Amino acid sequence: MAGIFVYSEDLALAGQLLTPALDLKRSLGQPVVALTADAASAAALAALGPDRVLVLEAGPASPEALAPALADLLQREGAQVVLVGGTLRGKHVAAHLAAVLDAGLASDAKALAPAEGGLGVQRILYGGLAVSEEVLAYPAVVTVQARTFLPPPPSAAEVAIAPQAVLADARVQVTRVEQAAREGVDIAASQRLVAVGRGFRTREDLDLAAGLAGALQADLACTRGIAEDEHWLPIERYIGISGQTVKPELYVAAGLSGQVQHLVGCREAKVIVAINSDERAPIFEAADYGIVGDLYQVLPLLTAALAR
Ligand SMILES: Cc1cc2nc3c(=O)[nH]c(=O)nc-3n(C[C@H](O)[C@H](O)[C@H](O)COP(=O)(O)OP(=O)(O)OC[C@H]3O[C@@H](n4cnc5c(N)ncnc54)[C@H](O)[C@@H]3O)c2cc1C
Repeated sequence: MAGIFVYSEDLALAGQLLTPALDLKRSLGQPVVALTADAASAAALAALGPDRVLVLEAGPASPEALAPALADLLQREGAQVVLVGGTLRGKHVAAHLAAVLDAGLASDAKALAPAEGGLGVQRILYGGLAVSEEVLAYPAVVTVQARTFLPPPPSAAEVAIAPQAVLADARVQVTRVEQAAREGVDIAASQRLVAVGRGFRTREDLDLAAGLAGALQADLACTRGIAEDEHWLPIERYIGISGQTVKPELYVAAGLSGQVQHLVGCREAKVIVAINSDERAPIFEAADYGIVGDLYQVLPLLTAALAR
């Protein structure tokens, strides 16, 4: 018994985890097993090519309450690699699994491959300033953030979906689930973003950025200060180490300095365009195109040019 197991309470992320899992299967020759606590997601996961899908039947349990049962199951199955979606809850679960399995844990992996002595993992450190290469002895537990990998292409292979009775930790009970109120746009899914920073002097001035976003068919995003301190944009619009991670085709950064805590959330944008009046602003180091200038002049000109 052995296997490469993937688990996330987020269905999209669980699908993405199957990409490195299937890669590892090719080199380790072990089956890939997707775990889900949501019977409705099982078919979607099965269509992405794992060897098995196990539906954890534990009633309405939180991921954290499932962790002990999950650890028990993985131990019985002889899991060699456990990939867990790197959400906040996923990281709680991963830490628990690693402790029970007496396994090494690497968080926020960007790349995985078998190495001498175990599983080689590359991960980003210090908000993106360094890449760490580590080797975890098997069994290894690894968390992977959303959108690090694309999901694998659909597979037509017949996949066994089996129920798996597990006992959730009875000390934690889900009594009610309520969707967090969101204001509509999921910037993590946006292909074009115009991000604003403290270079804007008033809330009303954000109209300049909204105008450019309209011309580009982009959504508005921001730095932490704009959302948390000024409250000019909702909290879910801020990008960075403590905010959202985005991977759009185009990221226009206007009046933001590009400190590492911000950049870590947007550095994987395909094209970054920076507009800043300070030619030494760090955002220019990350940018593909830079305009050194006053945003109050540059944004209306850009918007007008795009509207032509
Ligand atoms: C633990 C920790 C976590 C953090 N997490 C995050 C995070 O997740 N996300 C995040 O964004 N930040 C985060 N921060 C804050 C981060 O360090 C920076 O302070 C923040 O990103 C800077 O925001 P800003 O670029 O809007 O402002 P500033 O750094 O003040 O930059 C404003 C920029 O606007 C330019 N500017 C001014 N006027 C104009 C003009 N008229 N035209 C053009 N340009 C102009 C200036 O030259 C300057 O570069 C975190 C900090 C800490 C300590």
